[in-house]
Amino acid sequence: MFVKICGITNAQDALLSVALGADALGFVFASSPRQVTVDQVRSIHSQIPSSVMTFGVFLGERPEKIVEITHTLGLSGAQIHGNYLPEQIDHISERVMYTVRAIVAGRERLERVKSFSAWAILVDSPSPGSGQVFDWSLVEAVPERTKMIVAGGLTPENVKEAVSVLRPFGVDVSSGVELEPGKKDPMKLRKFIAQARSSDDIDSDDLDVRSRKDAVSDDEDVVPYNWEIGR
Ligand SMILES: O=C(O)c1ccccc1NCC(=O)[C@H](O)[C@H](O)COP(=O)(O)O
Repeated sequence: MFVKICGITNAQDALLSVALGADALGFVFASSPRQVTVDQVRSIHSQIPSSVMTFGVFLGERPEKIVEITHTLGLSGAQIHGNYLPEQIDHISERVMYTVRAIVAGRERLERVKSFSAWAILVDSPSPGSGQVFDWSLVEAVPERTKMIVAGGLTPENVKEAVSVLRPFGVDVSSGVELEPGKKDPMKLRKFIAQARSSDDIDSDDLDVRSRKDAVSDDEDVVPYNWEIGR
């Protein structure tokens, strides 16, 4: 189970997340109580092992700016929120590796993801970083063979159920592991990652849902790009 901890604002939280087993960290460059600057991320990033993926998080940002920041900092990729044209996505994907974020605004919009070849899509609630859980039944509209990362109101208490029901490639959390906006809670972090990982051996045959994990391609050469659905 791929686990991404989002809304990292300081080295202490970053290093603790890594020590507890996070696969990826997210830095929010959009306007937010968790907003960070390029200089802050440069300092944090220099302390993180290269085995950990790092994503800049952008909301409606110009593709050129996303590429600039991602490259300047040497981040693994970008998590993009907002409406982008496929050619804009292509522009970014030539330079960076990033996840795709899906704003759940309806089944028909989720189905649009079919026209993009994503590294992954991040299915989230309409209001990112808000801690709101979305209607999980919408996930049924996400195409097969899509690396799906689930976000939106996940907590140490509900992440196991989310994984059991949705069978995602990964999970993403921000406010659900915070003491206050911008500061992570070590106990919640520990429990969240443990709970997410404890779901790895669930037998999907026992569940009345298709196994997205099984549907994920092992082909890591797939050209990655980032896209958001909705808005
Ligand atoms: O965190 C924010 O305030 C934020 C602002 C603008 C764009 C994205 C933002 N956060 C993204 C995330 O933290 C997560 O990827 C995701 O939305 C999950 O958040 P949460 O529901 O708080 O776990």
